Amino acid sequence: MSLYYDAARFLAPSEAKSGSLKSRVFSSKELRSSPKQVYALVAEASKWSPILAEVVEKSQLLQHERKLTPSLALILVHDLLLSKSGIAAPATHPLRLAVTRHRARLGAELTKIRIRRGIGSIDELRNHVAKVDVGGTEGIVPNAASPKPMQHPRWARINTLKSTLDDQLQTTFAGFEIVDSLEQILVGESANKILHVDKHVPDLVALAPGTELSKTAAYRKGLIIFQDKASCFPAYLLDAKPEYGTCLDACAAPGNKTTHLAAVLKGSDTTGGKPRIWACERDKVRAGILTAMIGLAACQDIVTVKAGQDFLLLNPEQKPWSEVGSLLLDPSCSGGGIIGRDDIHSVTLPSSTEKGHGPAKSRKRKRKVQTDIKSIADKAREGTQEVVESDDRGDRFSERLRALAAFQLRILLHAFRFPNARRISYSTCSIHAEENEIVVLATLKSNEAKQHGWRLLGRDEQISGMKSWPIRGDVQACQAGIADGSLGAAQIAEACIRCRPGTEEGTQGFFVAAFVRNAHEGFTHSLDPDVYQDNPRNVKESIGDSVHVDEDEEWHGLSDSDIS
Ligand SMILES: C[S@@+](CC[C@H](N)C(=O)[O-])C[C@H]1O[C@@H](n2cnc3c(N)ncnc32)[C@H](O)[C@@H]1O
Repeated sequence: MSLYYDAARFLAPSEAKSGSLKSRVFSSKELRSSPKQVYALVAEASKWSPILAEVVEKSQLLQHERKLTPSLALILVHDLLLSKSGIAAPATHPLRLAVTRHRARLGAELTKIRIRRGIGSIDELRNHVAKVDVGGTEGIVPNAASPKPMQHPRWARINTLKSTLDDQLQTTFAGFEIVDSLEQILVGESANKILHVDKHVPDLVALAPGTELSKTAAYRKGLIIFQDKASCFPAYLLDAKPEYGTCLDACAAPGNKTTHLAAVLKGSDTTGGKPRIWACERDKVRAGILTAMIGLAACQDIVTVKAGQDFLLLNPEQKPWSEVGSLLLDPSCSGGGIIGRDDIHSVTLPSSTEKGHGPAKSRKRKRKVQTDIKSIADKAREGTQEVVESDDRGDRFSERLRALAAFQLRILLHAFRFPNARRISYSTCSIHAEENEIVVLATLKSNEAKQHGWRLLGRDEQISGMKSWPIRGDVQACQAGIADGSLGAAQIAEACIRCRPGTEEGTQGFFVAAFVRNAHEGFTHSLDPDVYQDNPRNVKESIGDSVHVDEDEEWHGLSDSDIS
């Protein structure tokens, strides 16, 4: 059984995976089973993960078996349905029983997926997934809409503080063929010299995954920056302008979004004023990387790093924070959408929230989501510190998600208190609704949102590339969080932006939403200055006093006027 626990650890989302899977497995001192076996199982299960994640979600295995985590479920279901020797555990072992008692349902879901893809037999499906190995080692996954294996492109953002797209097309990418569709990159040879100019985010290009640019002068001098497309959404969606006031990146290291924000801000400056960004980073070591990145991207005249600064301890009422007009919030998250960057294939983990199946189950889900909203708000009120690492066993994964969501909610509610702020973007690289739509719903329901006039930025109001981005929020999660119906939920889901990992969009898993506060709706509130004495206890108490969630389970949701 230790094999499954050992293997699950390497599939579990974690923010700071470094080194290849092979080196991480073989150098691990904590393994109780053979590293060779663990490596083989993780590599194989990760290849199957987009399919198995769907099987696990559709069968609602995680809702029935509370002791299973998403990664443990993925590995066990892999062996149950696909390994010739089945699950390597005694027939009565609780972990084995937790999946074998759902064998029929799990098998049926796998068959449905196969038939939907027009694949005749399980062996054909095996061949199809095996093809995933062709063409490289980075993030290649099969896709529901297309039987061809997909690659994860290499995205490069042109740093417009130092260069322009045209300059780069004529120099660094002079020998590249420009292709019209992203698909040509996704299914082409991994080393092809082809380039696609992105249709959503300005100054971003997609390249074949095997494109080697790290030795080019453009990369070394910071003229191009490797940044996944999804990770460019927050600064672009925030659409900050120098005339709104200064910008604050609350959780900034290593600095991809900070440097992007600097480029966007500088590009939008029509007044010749001096755009300014405060980049806050609690971890001093990571703040060092942030400073280096800012130097390389040549935005040290725009960005001031606050190294070792906890965003939650800033007093919004005091200068210079009282002058902040736009905030970019990209707090720590479970990282459940991150595409493998090494020899591990893109891992898609099943979501632990229920998908609606008929009215009874959707009522159950509604209750669960409302309980989640209440519980993360309670945790935020208690001032729970984020739980960053866990070994992803037992119920700890969902506990960790709840703790992270509470921390993310605190970050958002703190941002709402900046008296002159008018725009906020909130993002995570997680695919879990608990950290995304559910946090947004809890935020909208807070006293802070109502008191200070914050609302979601509707899809129609978003900057063009974000308005036209087709993947929106999880409407079921929004519906479940709003007791009285679908209209408000649909609008909230439309305002939210999601990216799916390992699909034809070529992105990692990601979530972003923006909040706005119209001038006539706010800028008049005042906080008790005694509350903010750079003292964690005071901050905790202040949040405790102000986050309000109805105790009553029958929450009747947001009215349209709350969100429009
Ligand atoms: C998801 S990462 C940010 C990634 C970054 N935005 C980028 O694009 O490169 C979250 C960062 O927030 C930092 N962080 C977490 N809590 C914080 C807090 N309360 N105040 C400031 N920084 C915090 C973490 O140390 C971590 O570096």
